Amino acid sequence: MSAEEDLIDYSDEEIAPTDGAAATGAATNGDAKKGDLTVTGAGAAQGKGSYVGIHSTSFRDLLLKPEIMKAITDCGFEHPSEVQQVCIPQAIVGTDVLCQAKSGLGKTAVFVISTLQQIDVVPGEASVLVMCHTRELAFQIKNEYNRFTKYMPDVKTAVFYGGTDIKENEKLLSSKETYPNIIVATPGRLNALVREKKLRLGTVKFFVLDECDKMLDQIDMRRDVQEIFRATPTNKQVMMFSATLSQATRPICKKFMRNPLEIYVDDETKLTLHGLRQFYCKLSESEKNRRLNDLLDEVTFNQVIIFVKSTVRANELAKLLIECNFPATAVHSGISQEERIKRYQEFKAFKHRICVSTDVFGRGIDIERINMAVNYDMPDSPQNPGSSDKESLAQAADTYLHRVGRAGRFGTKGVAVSFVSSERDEAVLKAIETRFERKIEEYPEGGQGIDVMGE
Ligand SMILES: Nc1ncnc2c1ncn2[C@@H]1O[C@H](COP(=O)(O)OP(=O)(O)OP(=O)(O)O)[C@@H](O)[C@H]1O
Repeated sequence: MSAEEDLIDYSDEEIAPTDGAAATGAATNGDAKKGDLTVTGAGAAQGKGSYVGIHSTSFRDLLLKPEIMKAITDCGFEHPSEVQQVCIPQAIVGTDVLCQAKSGLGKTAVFVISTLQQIDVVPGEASVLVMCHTRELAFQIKNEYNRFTKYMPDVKTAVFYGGTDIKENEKLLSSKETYPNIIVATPGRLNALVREKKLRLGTVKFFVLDECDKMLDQIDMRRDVQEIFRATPTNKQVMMFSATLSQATRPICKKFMRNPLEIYVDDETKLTLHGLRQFYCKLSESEKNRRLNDLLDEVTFNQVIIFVKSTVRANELAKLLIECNFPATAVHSGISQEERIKRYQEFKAFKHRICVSTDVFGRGIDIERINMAVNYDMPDSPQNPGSSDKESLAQAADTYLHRVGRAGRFGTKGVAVSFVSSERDEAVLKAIETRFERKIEEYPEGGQGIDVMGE
């Protein structure tokens, strides 16, 4: 049986709606618009054109637990972002959510706040399960839960991912005192813990996939996700998020859900970030180092992330930058997990201003001070690297969108510069321009007029 055929299909089963959805009558279907977002499915407005579903313009309107409100204030969040306004009111009443929204606009807080609002803490029982595709992202999401549970001392959160000693995870799971109520994990390690019967998922009430397209498009990861999904009870809330959700991926996601609230950015031109200026430099491969040096001198930035296509190139480039007096760090899958997290933390804490990375940092990673992203190597399709068919170019454009979304987060200013050194790079650039209907300008001589400092 192929992985596609093997998908769970709720249409085959009779499942009663979750209490929350039933209680609020959230199953009203219809399409609506809210800013850049198209809202459809459960709880959306009846009739097109205006958003009349439950939504809220202030965190106070959401009637959240006081301990969550206090944490929101501590985080310095003043108003919910558009996606938060649309999703949270539905998510906190138990509706399934499939959500596409631009990078850096606060999708994480949607599921963190919604699950914490609903959680009923039972010591020794896992209630929330969040999965994502990279270890650093899992670590980051766990930290978000820590921020938001500051005033909820009974809630225990744990993070599990590969490359670390599984015995440590098992130890944590062996005692009721340390057993987590919220688990954030990458699917491989989580599956290992379930198979070894160290982790019981029979009490899970909330199932979240972040970067869901990435997790379900990659067949091996999808298998793990499905296996884990099957180990959780049928009656649970499912929420999935990404900045990119192709027409092909949406039905796959929906197979895990029941009458979800669906939020899409159907106008692809709306996916690029407002504050982000995008440029390209045409050059030969041998000119890249020189150009990068100039760029780092010319543009005043807070922190920069430089994307390359391989672990070897990441190491070499970081070494070269250090030799040229640009103190840099490198993050990729070729270094030990402990060291990876350490470097992520150091970069986040502003101990380095320059990070060279593979696509490990291409999605989800949120580092507030990054205001420049450089594609030293053009992004590629993860499934078919080097292919120039339409599908592969579209996947490369997705990778681009996620990568450059590391700069200019939450409405701040940023700049993205892409090095174009081959015909294929040109094809990718063209695919990006066409897809997002945005002309990417040539990088100006001496970086003139580029100002990414300040709000
Ligand atoms: N309402 C808010 N007010 C102020 N800042 C916020 C708000 N919501 C989220 N943020 C901040 O915005 C940043 C980006 O949020 P987040 O990482 O959740 O984005 P995302 O939508 O998941 O992006 P990506 O698609 O890149 O993963 C974070 O630093 C977060 O703390």
